[in-house]
Amino acid sequence: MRRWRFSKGHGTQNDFVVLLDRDNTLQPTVEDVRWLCDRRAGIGGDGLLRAVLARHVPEWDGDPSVWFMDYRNADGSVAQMCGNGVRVFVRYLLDEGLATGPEVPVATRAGLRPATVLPDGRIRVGMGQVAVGAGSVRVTTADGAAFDATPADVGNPHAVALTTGIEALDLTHAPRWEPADAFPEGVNLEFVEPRGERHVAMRVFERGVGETRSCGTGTVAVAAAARERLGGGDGVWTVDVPGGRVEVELSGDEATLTGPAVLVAHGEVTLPGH
Ligand SMILES: N[C@@H](CCC[C@H](N)C(=O)O)C(=O)O
Repeated sequence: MRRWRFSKGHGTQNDFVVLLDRDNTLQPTVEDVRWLCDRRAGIGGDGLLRAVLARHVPEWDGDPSVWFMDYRNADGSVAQMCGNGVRVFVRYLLDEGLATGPEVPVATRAGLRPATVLPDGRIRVGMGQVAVGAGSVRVTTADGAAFDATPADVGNPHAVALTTGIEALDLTHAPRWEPADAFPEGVNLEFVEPRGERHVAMRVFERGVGETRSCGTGTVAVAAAARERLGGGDGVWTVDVPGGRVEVELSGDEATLTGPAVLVAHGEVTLPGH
């Protein structure tokens, strides 16, 4: 019988199950992740965050004393980065006494992400480089609405469609994109509308999850693509998501992401035998 301690938290309602696995011994399977993230049969979440000491992660070749965030989507797939997840991860490390703030560096598959707890409780994360691609892909939602979307890379892949009337879009099923081979490893799709100067609103259909209430890397992709397409320049961009609001600061090709992170539950879970 496998009985694991877990926490549950969210950042702008992008929610995660958090596991402590200091020595990298739990080895959750794809089925384990799917079950933990299942909102009816399991605990429920858009993804899983597993906290492993970096010295026990063979693929990490940086500072071995930091914590590594192993991120999995709700369907069990591995992703390079999760912007909302990093904030929840930092909150978890601090609450559990596993790190001391206000500065907390986090190892991820996209590299080291420095985080800072601000006096107002929000967490700011250095998101590294954001690269907006040339050209566009054609994205079609389940209701037949079609958009030109700009590719953007935040360590993980995104495509950003600037439009209006995002509330009406049908994101209950996965949108399609053309050319079909544009994103061989899948993509996170953001639908964005302008709200004011350096202020946009977005909805997102996440790779490996479906529509979520927020996506941190997505907000960075959106701010960078909007800067390129709408102007507005460097500085703080406000991004409204269904689950709240975050701030993305752009400075050239570097970005920081600031937003809330809360833990809502702690417990123990017995995994079904798969
Ligand atoms: N919600 C996350 C992104 C999670 C990974 C994404 N679904 C992917 O597969 O790349 C965020 O807050 O950035």
